Amino acid sequence: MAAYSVQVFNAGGKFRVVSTKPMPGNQWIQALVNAGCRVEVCTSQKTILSVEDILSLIGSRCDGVIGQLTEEWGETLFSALKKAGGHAFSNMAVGYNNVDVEAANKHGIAVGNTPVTKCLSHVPSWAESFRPAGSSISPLNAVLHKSALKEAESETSQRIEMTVDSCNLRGVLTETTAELAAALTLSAARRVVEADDFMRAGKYDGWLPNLFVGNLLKGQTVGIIGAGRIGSAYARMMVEGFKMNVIYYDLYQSKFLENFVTAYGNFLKSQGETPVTWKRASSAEEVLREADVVSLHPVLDKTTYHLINKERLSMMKKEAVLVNASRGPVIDEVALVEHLKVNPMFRVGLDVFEAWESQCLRADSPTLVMITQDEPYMKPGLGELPNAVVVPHIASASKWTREGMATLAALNVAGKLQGFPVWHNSNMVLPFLDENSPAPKACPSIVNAKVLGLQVAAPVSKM
Ligand SMILES: NC(=O)C1=CN([C@@H]2O[C@H](COP(=O)(O)OP(=O)(O)OC[C@H]3O[C@@H](n4cnc5c(N)ncnc54)[C@H](O)[C@@H]3O)[C@@H](O)[C@H]2O)C=CC1
Ligand SMILES: O=C(O)C(=O)CO
Repeated sequence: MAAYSVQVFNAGGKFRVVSTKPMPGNQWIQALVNAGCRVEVCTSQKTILSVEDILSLIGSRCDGVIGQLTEEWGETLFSALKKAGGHAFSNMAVGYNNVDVEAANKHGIAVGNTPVTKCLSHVPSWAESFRPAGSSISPLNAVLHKSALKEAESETSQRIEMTVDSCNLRGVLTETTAELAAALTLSAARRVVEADDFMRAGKYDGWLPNLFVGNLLKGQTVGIIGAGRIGSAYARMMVEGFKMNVIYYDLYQSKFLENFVTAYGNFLKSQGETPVTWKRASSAEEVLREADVVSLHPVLDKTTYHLINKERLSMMKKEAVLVNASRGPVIDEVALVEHLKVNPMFRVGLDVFEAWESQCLRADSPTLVMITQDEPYMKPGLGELPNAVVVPHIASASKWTREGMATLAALNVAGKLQGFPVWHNSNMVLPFLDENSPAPKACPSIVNAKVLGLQVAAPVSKM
C-alpha cells in the first residue's frame, strides 16, 4: 500500500473528508470544518495520484473526497469509498470526463463539479442605449431580455428570468478559461512566443519588413466549436475585442451569443462602423472551412473524441489558427503534429494535451476508460514546432477562479454530508462564494443528482 502524508484540520470532526491535493485559499477548508468535517489534505509531492494512492487515502473509513481532474475516478475508487461509508465526491473542475459517473451511480455516490459563475462586473457602454427608460435592468440585460421576451413569449416568467440570468451570469472559471483561449489565439496569430525566443537568443539586430509577420484578427471570422459557457464567453471577447465575425457549431442554439452579436453589430452600425455578424453552422466541418480562427470548447465525450482529426485539419485554411482549451483528446495530436509540419503558416495554441487525458469511451462500454499515458505530456515532435504555442493546462489558473473552484468542490461534499438539497441552477453559484455571508444550505452542483434522486432546492424569490 502506498505511504502518504496528510495535513489534518479539525481532527475531531465527525465526518472524515479527504482532499487528494492542497487547494488554493482557505475558504474551502473553513467550509468543511464548519460542516463538522475532519479534513485530511494529501501533501504528497507526486503530481498525479494513482488509484492505489487514493485507495490508501480513503482507507477503511471515509465520508467524502475532493479529487482532481487528473485522477481516474471509476469503479475501483467509488466502490472503496462506498465500502468506507462514504457517499460524497467532487471533482475540483467543471469538466468531469475523468469520472465514471455510471460507477458512482451504482454505488450511490454524489458527483460534484465546479461550474463557477459570477455576475457580469461590467456592462459595455454601447448597451446603455438599449435600457428602457426608468428601467433598473442593466442595459445588456435589456438587450437580451427584450429578445428573450420576444423569443420566449409563451414562456413562464421563471424561464424568462432564468434566460436573462443565464445570460447575465458568466462563469468566472468560464471567463478565466475564455481569457486564456484569447491569449493563446493572440500568441499564435501574432507569433509572440517565437519572437520572445528570438529576442532572448540575442538574434534581434534590427527591424525588418517580414520579421514575424502574423495574422490580423479584426474583421476576420472566429469559429467556436462548443458554444457553451466558455465558448460563448470566448466568442464575446473576440467580437468585442477584435470586431471578428462569429461562426459557431453546437448541438444547441446559443441565443445569448446570437443576440449579443446582433446587438453589438447594431451598435457598431449606429456608429458608422462595419457591423459584426454571426452564423450558426450546421456542422463542425462548416466552421473549420470558413473560420480564420477556430477555438474548441466542447465537453470531451465519445462525440468529441478526436473531433479534430487529419481529415478535418485538411479542411481548415492553410493560415488558420486553432486553439484548444477544452480537453486534449478533442484533437488527434499525432495528426496535428504532422499537419503543423507540412503547413508552417498554420498555427495552434494549446492548453490541454491528449497524452495524460487519454480517456475515451469504448464502443462496448458507456463509461470512460483511462488508456496508457504517453510520456512526456505532448505527442512526439509537438514541442519542437515553432508554429505551436503550448502551456500546461493553466486556463483556469486565476486566483479567484481556483479558490472559487476549491470552495465549490468543498461545499458539494459538505452539503451532501449534511443532507442538503442540490442548488436549483448550477449556472448561478455566486452566492456560495461570498466570503461575507453564509453559503446557501445546498450543494452547488451535483452532476448525477437526478439519477440519485437527490432533492433540488427551490429557487430563492427575487423579492
Ligand atoms: N483548460 C481548462 O483549464 C478548462 C477546460 N474546460 C473544459 O471546457 C469544457 C467546456 O466547459 P463549459 O463551457 O463550462 O461547458 P458547457 O457544458 O457550458 O459547454 C460545453 C458545450 O459543448 C457542447 N457540445 C457537446 N457535444 C458537442 C459536439 N459533439 N459538438 C459540438 N458541441 C458539443 C454542448 O452542447 C455545450 O454547449 C469542459 O467540459 C472542460 O472539459 C473547462 C474549464 C477549464
Ligand atoms: O475545470 C476544468 O474542467 C479544468 O480543466 C480546470 O482547469
